[in-house]
Amino acid sequence: SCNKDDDQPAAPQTLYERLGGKNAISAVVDQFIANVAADPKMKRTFQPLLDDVAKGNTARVTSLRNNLIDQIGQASGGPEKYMGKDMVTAHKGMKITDDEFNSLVADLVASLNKFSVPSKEQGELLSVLGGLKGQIVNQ
Ligand code: HEM
Repeated sequence: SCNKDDDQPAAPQTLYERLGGKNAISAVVDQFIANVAADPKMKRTFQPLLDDVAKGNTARVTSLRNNLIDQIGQASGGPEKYMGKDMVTAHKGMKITDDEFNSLVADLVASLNKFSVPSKEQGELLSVLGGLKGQIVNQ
């Protein structure tokens, strides 16, 4: 083409862009939290948070939600900056098992499926988050 704007290949889209940006990530996180709250395998570790919500205190779940949106946003190449605890500190003393970790990932996948996130993008996101497993399990 003679149009110089067409000479460059399109910039590759970041995972963040392919996921649909902050609004789409927020919707996935909200459904993910709903799945976790309803998952009997998450009861052991999330009971304190569920108790707060039952008492009408949503500050803790809101903070978790916003931290997850920032964490996924940052990890996928978006402008968000994760300001929460590091993963070891956030999960210290919980003694999270492999089985519990896998159940939480399944709750996330169910949310990604609900929003029809393609398997390529699911795989990329799970690979980033899966890399954190060693900091989360058995702490
Ligand atoms: C890749 C997997 C995971 C990621 C990315 C992740 C991320 C996070 C983040 C960002 C926080 C908030 C940290 C803060 O407050 O500063 C958090 C807290 C927490 N996580 Fe995880 N987590 C993962 C796996 C798990 C698993 C497998 C469990 C349990 C089975 C778990 C249970 C919790 C609990 C109970 C909290 C504290 C919630 C509260 O009461 O405020 N997490 N996690």
